[in-house]
Amino acid sequence: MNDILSEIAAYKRREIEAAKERIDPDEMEDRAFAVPKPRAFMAAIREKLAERRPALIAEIKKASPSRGLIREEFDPAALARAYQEGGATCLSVLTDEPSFQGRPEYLQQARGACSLPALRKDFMFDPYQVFEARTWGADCILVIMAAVTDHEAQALIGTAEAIAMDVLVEVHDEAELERALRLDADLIGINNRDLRSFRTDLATSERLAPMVPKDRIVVAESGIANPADIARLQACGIHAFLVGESLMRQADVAEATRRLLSPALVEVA
Ligand SMILES: O=P(O)(O)OC[C@@H](O)[C@@H](O)c1c[nH]c2ccccc12
Repeated sequence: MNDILSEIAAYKRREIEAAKERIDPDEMEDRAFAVPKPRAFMAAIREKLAERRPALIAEIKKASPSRGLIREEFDPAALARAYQEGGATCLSVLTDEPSFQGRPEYLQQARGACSLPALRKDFMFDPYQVFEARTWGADCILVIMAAVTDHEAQALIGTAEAIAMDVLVEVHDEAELERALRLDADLIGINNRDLRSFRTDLATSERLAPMVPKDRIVVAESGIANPADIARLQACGIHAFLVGESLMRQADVAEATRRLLSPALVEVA
């Protein structure tokens, strides 16, 4: 398997080992338990849905492997405030540097500038990263089923639970969804982008969403560009959305966020 995911997995494992040299795992765990309690990420989404409004997880992303540089003028604190002002429910902040030009500081700055709960958007393999994420202020982690074994996923989820963090479990096809549903995961992200080919198609969400039991929350991820996309996904029962690039490309992010969500207010079934 010689694709971007295995490349990322390889450098992540090196990053993790290097990080453990700087701060050992026991110390990192102690630090994670010492930070103030997380903000409720999934509960914020549930509340939004209970109000019959769409929940937006708004992403702060400077660059990506498929798109290159997405946004020149990049101030995570200002972007977080704009997202909150525009009506976002949660934030997602890239912390991976080699592929996404992310940084832990961006997560800290963004979360510090608003009152929204925040997801550490990164490739997680080791419980160490979960503790680390918490020390940076993250309230939720991402587990990408395409990247991890069931055993690794379970360990990440168990660690997050121990420190009261939420988990977004990401799937891209039927097999990954079946694995995810066997895990204790209430937040299921359906990534419309194939991380191997970078092809993005909202039909992925349409196909997989009906397979998710009603007690779980489905989040449609990637390739959502306008209110019509939101309406299309709502038509198959999806009311939570993770959006990055299309908002990051706007000069006025608050206004773009408002516009993306506005027609949806009346459409939620
Ligand atoms: O920028 P977009 O197309 O709106 O997509 C956001 C988000 O879904 C995407 O960044 C993403 C989804 N899963 C990931 C896993 C790793 C890194 C990035 C991602």
